Amino acid sequence: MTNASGSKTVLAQIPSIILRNNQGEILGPFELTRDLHRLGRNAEKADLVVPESKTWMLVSGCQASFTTEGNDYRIYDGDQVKPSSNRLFSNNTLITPKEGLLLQDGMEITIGTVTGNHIIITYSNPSANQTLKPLKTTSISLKNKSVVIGRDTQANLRLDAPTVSRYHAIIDSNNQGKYILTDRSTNGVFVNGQKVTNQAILFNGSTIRIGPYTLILQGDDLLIADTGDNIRLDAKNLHRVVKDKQGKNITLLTDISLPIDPGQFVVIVGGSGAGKSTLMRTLLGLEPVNNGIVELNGEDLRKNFNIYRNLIGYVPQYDIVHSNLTVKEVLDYAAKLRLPFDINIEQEREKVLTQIELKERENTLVKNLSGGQLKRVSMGVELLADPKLFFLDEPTSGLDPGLDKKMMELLKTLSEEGRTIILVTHTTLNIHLCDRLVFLGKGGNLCYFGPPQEAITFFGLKSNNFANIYIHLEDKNKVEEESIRFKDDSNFYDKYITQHLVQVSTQTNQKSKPKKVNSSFLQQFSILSQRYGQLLLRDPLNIGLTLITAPLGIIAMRIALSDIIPFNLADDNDPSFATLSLKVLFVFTCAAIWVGLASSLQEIVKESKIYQRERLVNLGICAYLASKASILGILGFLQSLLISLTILICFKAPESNQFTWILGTEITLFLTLFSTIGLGIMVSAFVKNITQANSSLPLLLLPQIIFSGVLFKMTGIGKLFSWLMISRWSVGALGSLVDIPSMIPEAKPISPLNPAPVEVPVDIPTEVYAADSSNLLINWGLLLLHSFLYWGVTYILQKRKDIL
Ligand SMILES: Nc1ncnc2c1ncn2[C@@H]1O[C@H](COP(=O)(O)OP(=O)(O)OP(=O)(O)O)[C@@H](O)[C@H]1O
Repeated sequence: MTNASGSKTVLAQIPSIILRNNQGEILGPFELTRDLHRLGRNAEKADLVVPESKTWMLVSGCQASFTTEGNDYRIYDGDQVKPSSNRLFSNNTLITPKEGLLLQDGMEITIGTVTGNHIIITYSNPSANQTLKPLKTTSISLKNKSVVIGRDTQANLRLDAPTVSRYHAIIDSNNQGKYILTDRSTNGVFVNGQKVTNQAILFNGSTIRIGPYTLILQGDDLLIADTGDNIRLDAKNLHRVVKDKQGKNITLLTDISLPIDPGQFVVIVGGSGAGKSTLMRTLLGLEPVNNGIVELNGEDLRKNFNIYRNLIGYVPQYDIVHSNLTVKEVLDYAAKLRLPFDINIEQEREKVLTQIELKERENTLVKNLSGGQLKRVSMGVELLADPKLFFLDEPTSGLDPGLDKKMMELLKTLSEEGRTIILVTHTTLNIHLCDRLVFLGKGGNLCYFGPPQEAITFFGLKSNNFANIYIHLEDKNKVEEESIRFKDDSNFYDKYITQHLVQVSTQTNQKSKPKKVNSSFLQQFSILSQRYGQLLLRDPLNIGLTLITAPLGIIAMRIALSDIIPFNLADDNDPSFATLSLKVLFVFTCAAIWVGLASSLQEIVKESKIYQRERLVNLGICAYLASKASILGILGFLQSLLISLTILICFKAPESNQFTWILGTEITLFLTLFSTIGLGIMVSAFVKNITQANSSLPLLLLPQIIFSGVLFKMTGIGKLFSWLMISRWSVGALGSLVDIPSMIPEAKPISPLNPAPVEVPVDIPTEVYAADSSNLLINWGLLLLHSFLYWGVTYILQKRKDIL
């Protein structure tokens, strides 16, 4: 960040500071002439005195101390002993009362971390040799013009980040002189912590979040207050206890506090089951806690997750990419889903491919990559959005020592570029590369936090082998002992945690949790459908088998029936003919149900991890399910078409009307398949893994057979159950089309001696198969209703999986 107005206050060769608050009010310049100066509101404690007015309340009695160092000054928090209430930060990195920070000409120091509620101290030293390079544009006047904010080079205020749209937002003034912001973006705008729905009125001091940037309206000027490059994370007293199946308490995290400065590379290590992943997911805001809070730049992460969603990258333990796509396709689809639609995909992809060093493998299918390369693809997907905070759970597991080193070096480079990196790992070979090491013991006990080199000293180990710490902390009692020893050791706990942990006293005036930005349904639907279609086509054998299974079954039935011709009654008195025809129709229905379920049962569960990650970013449930419905619907249509064609070839049409029959059969089979696909998708959303999905197949098929009403006459509760079956309505429609009732022999006298008509006993409910159009439409309508219900329940099941 740079000087407020972009210009420097020109003074004689004397260092000075000016203060600027959120309303754009300026205090100073205060000249720095003595060896020691103190800045504050209390005239007894400070010589650079800030007025006791409301707009300067963030400043403490003694806010900062300045001491000479060479030609410049060093700034310290508070009075160099006691920290100030709202602390001092340089690019969100805490300035402590003891170490302080050497100031440079043009440097900006912030009082308070809550973005949009802070005061900026700008230091000037005209005699300095080194001057910080100011940003090209830091503010823009909104007076009498329409201001376009975006990534485009033509935008009036250019914000360069992949998550910012070319023309992200426009600010105009209305006839009452108020500034109105109109959102035109893919990833949304937040004003004062609230998502903008189309338009928002801006007031003096309003904060606007666009991608990683924070802008503040000060009078008629719009100022870039934060470029978002520096995110600090403060975890305070995280404590989590859950109950096991027997109702016994298990402590997952024991009162953990961690201050993580922007750009730090933090590695979490510890024995298996120590709680590393739990801690990481808690720091990410994904896991709740019984006590404690995680703050990003002083804001509650869980409350403000929707603002930070796009700034956080997360590579979980499991892979989050489709194995049947090439590296290039994976990155392209991820970019299309996560970045604004007007982004240059090719450019972003190339940038990431270079970062993850996979350019030469871009056309390789993910399933053909090595373990290390696969992990790098997952990282690449996350790097597309240029995350400022990057979490990785065991990306080096299973890699050889060389690859582990390369991966750690890559992460180190990413952190040096300003990203805050938090990594869980088991491999201790290269942890000397990190800035902070977290050692967790069983029960989520924090046994160490500090520079990796000092861990050996803390644990009193003779060799430099970090693996010895694992052995040292094998025993649960030892873990508790060491955790207490660490808390009591001022050389470590106080130095690396207490002194750096930010406890700001200011609160934002945010009223409620910001809402999630919803991405365009049509855009996501088309990207997801394209990706899903491509994935299905990558396995042509599977598609082929899916398409021919039912026709082959029908051909087999034709062979089994030999010269029997169903649907066309030859002998008026044959009592078994209607039953036989119904059985044939039942096989058509069963074939459709079988292939419908087989095509859909795995379709959600098999990619549930990818779904979870994409949902955390911006995936819409409706777009996701619609893409499934459309592609599986097309597959279902092709299946029904092939089944109908096979029926047409293998079976003689009923005499009534051949065209109506085959068209009706096609419609019935398609509706049967589509509702079965809905049922399969619903179960796929419900089960936890592919094995469970496969095991549910018989469970789903058996009731369809038993309650279809074909094998057994449905009465009482059985009849009610049959209404819940797709098979009942499918056979009902097919039976209506071939006119089953007409195949039941009419009641006739048995002999001339006995003229009273006698019914031939055929156990078929004629009303179910009545050959009239209203019955047919009811059956079709109910098949559609089944589809709607299944897709509706699937939506609810998916929604229930939402973490935040
Ligand atoms: N929600 C939960 N309910 C009950 N137990 C849980 C829950 N979450 C985690 N655990 C248990 O807490 C312990 C810590 O789990 P976690 O996955 O965080 O450990 P870890 O250190 O990452 O292990 P590993 O290195 O083996 O991946 C494990 O014993 C796990 O089974």
